[in-house]
Amino acid sequence: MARGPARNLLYLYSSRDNFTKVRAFLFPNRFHRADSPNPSNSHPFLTPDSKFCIPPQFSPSHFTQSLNYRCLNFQRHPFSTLVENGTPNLNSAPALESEVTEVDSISDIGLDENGPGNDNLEPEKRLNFAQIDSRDPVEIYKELRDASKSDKQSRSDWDLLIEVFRGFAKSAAHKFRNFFFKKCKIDIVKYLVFLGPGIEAEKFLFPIFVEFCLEEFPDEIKRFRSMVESADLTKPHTWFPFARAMKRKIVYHCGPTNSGKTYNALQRFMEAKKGIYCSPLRLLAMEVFDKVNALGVYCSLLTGQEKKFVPFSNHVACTVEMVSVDELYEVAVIDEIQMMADPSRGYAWTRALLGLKADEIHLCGDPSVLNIVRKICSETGDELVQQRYDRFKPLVVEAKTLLGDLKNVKSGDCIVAFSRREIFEVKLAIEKYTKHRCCVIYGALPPETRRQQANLFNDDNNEYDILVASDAVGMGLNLHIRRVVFYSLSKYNGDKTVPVPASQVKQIAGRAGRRGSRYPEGLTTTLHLEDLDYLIECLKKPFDEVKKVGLFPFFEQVELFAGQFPDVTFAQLLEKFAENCRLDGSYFLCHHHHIKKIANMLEEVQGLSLEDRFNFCFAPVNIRDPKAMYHLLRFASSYAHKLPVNIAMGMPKCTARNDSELLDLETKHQVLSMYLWLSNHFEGEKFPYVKKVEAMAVDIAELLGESLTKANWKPESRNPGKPRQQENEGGYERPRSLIKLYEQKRQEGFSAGQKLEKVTA
Ligand SMILES: Nc1ncnc2c1ncn2[C@@H]1O[C@H](COP(=O)(O)OP(=O)(O)OP(=O)(O)O)[C@@H](O)[C@H]1O
Ligand SMILES: [Mg+2]
Repeated sequence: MARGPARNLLYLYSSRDNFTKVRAFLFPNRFHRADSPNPSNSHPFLTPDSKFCIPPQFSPSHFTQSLNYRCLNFQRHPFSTLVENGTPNLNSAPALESEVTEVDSISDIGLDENGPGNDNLEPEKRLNFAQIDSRDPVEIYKELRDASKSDKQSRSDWDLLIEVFRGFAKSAAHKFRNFFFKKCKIDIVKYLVFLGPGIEAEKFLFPIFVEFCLEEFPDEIKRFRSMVESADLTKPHTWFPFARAMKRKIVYHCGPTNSGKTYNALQRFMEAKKGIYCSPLRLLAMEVFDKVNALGVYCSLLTGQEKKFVPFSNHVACTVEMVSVDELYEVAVIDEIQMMADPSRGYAWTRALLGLKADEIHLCGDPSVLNIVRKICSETGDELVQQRYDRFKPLVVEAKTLLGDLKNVKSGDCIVAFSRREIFEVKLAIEKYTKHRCCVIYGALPPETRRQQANLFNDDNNEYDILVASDAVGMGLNLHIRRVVFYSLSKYNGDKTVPVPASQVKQIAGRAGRRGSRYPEGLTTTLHLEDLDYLIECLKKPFDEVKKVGLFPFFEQVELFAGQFPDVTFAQLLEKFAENCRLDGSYFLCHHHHIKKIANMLEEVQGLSLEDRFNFCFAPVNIRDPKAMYHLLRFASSYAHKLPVNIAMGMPKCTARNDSELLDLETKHQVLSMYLWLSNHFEGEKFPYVKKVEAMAVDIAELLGESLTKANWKPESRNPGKPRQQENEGGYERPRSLIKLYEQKRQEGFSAGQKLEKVTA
């Protein structure tokens, strides 16, 4: 037998919860097995029973400091007794000296499924403790509580007991440990020592610990329980018991843009005795409202801003946020169902799908949410039927591109740009350097104006044969586009400039060659040759499967939660809700940055109930437009002071003569639209100027339409801080390809998350 040098070896006994971290610290690159390294070299090693053997140059403090643990257990064993033929033999190692650092703060617990367990305890020995194993935890707890002090234990039992508790420990458990140590009886200690650290001991201790906690922390537990319960967003399908009581049939119309999904769903809607159509946009709800009424099916319109009740109607076209989950329908249509995954608005689609009381629900959309809808249907018990669609007309990529020159536009082109500024730059350039005239469509325009511009473009009997638009053309409008040309394929997302996601590129490009237009096929290309590869890549890419869809609490859920936090602001309350809410794996909590921003602004308004605040926060307002925000604050103040909310806004006399007047018209319309929205979401009599505001909104939408047809000025920005494209007084400057620069920078090791403004011209 080889005798080692006469010195003690330091062993580190890691508890189960620390084990993985300690191991990672000691063996950052590889896992050392007990029998491989020699303990005399500078490497620590892991023993067969999960102790770590520490080389002499390390001290306990080294570990406790580096790992930020003060709960590690070190023991020294004589080296000589452990090494036989150069291999450590720990089984024969008696403890010579014990060095136990006091447990103070205990790191996060969590049962490591892979950690050392002791499932194979000898059954005959276990029998000796049968009466303890089966004892009622409540009884054990009471016995502990009533005992004056603990029985005397041997040092080695005591050490192992510490180890048992280390595996069990958590902040409240520290208190429990002290309580237990003070009061425990010898038989229980013996039993725990027998079990050793591991799952068995935890199973035994946990119910006693729970009893202890219930008695020791009753208020905290109550508070925590109700907080967790009130922020519980798990099992959202159970929120709609009436819909669950129905046998619903879900028909998923699945296919690309321009394939007849909505058309077919609307056929069923019109045949039904009672139906509802849920739209992603006001504009589309209006289109369906007009179309269905024109076909002789009486249909009402319901959006946040308008309620048009058509006498004798059993059908309604609404925006998805306005859908009623109380009414009973024969057929419901939820359009653009993939919007369930929208980070901000997804909750409205989820609510419609889960809550609609309809015998038949028709979902129209791309395949990205098909699997998650299938999963939801298996939870709700609804039958799911799928109908596949293909494009009516092929979509062809034009490889030539516009070669960076807008002079190459042709009649029927739709140039897609991703900012208002770019849209006007393109319009200006095209009208200056070619004989074409441009219509424009972007998100900040009222639906009526967008429609007017679409009609102008679709009408062959005028000179407006080019459309310049933002991604707002991706949904809804029936446009006779021959070719979709991407001016760029990157967009500012409110924080940084990023490539446009493939699904969006597909949806926009797919607008070309609509059925009903005179073009036999749809064409798509880019302004720059350098962007073409990205366009092709996007079109080829299959739809990413959505794994989670949006949820947002109802007011009642927020109200219940608010009971736990009487002294926090509404914005803080939302923050706390987001931190504490529980969600199932298929759902995410929708972004509420917009809501919090409004909540913070309204904080200074006294006299609003929680429900008022909640409702005001959903008002449609551009949070980046200070004028619009000012009006919202004013409306909320009047409402809180129980004063009639007036519009107090002058009407412009004529069309816009420059971009700042156009921006002003846009803002004015948004404020009017907000007033109408509020009048529909609060008591109507508090908003007595609805008729006047409706008339003003119609006039402004018309002025906007007229202004746009004349517009030939350089665009201004609502946000002067935002980076501008380089301007060239001499004429049209060929814009640079951001996608190309983005790719270049990425290849140079630039992180995709970094702001692209840095690389813009
Ligand atoms: N069977 C049909 N008969 C006549 N016109 C049809 C028919 N199917 C679809 N259309 C028309 O074709 C166009 C595209 O159809 P639809 O809007 O239903 O497509 P979609 O797949 O919903 O596309 P997206 O929602 O992406 O715009 C519409 O103008 C629609 O009225
Ligand atoms: Mg559709």
